[in-house]
Amino acid sequence: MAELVFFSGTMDCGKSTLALQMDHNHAARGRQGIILTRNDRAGAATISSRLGLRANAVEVTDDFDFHTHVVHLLSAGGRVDYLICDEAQFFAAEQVDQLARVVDELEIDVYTFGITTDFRTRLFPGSQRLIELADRVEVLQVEALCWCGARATHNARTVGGVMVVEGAQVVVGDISVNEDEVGYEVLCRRHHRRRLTSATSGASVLSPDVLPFEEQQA
Ligand SMILES: Nc1ncnc2c1ncn2[C@@H]1O[C@H](COP(=O)(O)OP(=O)(O)O)[C@@H](O)[C@H]1O
Ligand SMILES: Cc1cn([C@H]2C[C@H](O)[C@@H](COP(=O)(O)O)O2)c(=O)[nH]c1=O
Repeated sequence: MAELVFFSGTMDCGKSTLALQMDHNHAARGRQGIILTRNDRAGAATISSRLGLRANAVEVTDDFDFHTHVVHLLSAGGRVDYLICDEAQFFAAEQVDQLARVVDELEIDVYTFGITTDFRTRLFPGSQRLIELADRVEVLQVEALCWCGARATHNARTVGGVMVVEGAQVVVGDISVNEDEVGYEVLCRRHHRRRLTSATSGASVLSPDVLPFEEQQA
C-alpha cells in the first residue's frame, strides 16, 4: 500500500541528503519518481544538500497543485511511482491534503522532508498538516548537536550570532553565515529557551582543540 511519510528533524540533520539518497535507491531499482521542493537555499527548482549532492527539482509555488500535476503526467502517458518532496514545511496545508490524495487515490508513495518548527518553536503550516495526515513520521537519526554537545532539537535564527525572536516565519538561510547576516543555529531546548547561542555563550566550537592541553616546553 502506498504511504505518506514525513521525515523530520532540525536544520542540518541530513534531510536533503536522505531525500536524494532515497531517490537514487528507488531509481536504481527502476522506479520513476519526481523530486519537488520549495525555496531551497541553492535557488529555484533545485534540491541541494550540504554534502554536495544536488539535483533538479520541480519548484512548488503558491498555486501549485500536486494532485493535478501528477494526474496530468499520468494522462500524458507518463509513469510516476513516487514523489520526493523537500522543504515540505513551506507547503500550504491544502497542498499536503493534495499529497494525501496522491497516495490514497493514485497509489503513489510520497516521501516528504522538512523541519517541524520555526525559529519561535511554532509548527510550520505544512509540517503541522503532515503530522496530522502522514502514515508515518520519522525523526532523522543523525543528531545535529547544540554547542553544548546535547542533541539539538530546535532551530534558532541569529543576527550576528545573537538569537532573535521577531520576524517573518520564512527567511531562507543557512547555518554558517557571515557575522552580520541573518543565519540559523540549532540548539537544545534549554539553550533555545535561554537564547544562548554559541556566540553569546562564549563557547568555542566543539572540537578536540578546546580540551586541556599541555604547554610545549621550549
Ligand atoms: N564536510 C562534511 N563532512 C561530513 N558530513 C558533512 C559535512 N558537511 C555536512 N555534513 C553532513 O550533512 C548534514 C547536513 O545535510 P543536509 O542534507 O544539508 O541537511 P538538512 O537538509 O537536514 O538541512 C550534516 O548534519 C552533516 O552530517
Ligand atoms: C527555523 C527556520 C528556518 N527557515 C528556513 C531556513 C532554511 O532556508 C530552511 C531550512 O532548510 P534546511 O534544509 O532544513 O537546513 O528553512 C525559515 O524560513 N524560518 C525558520 O524559522
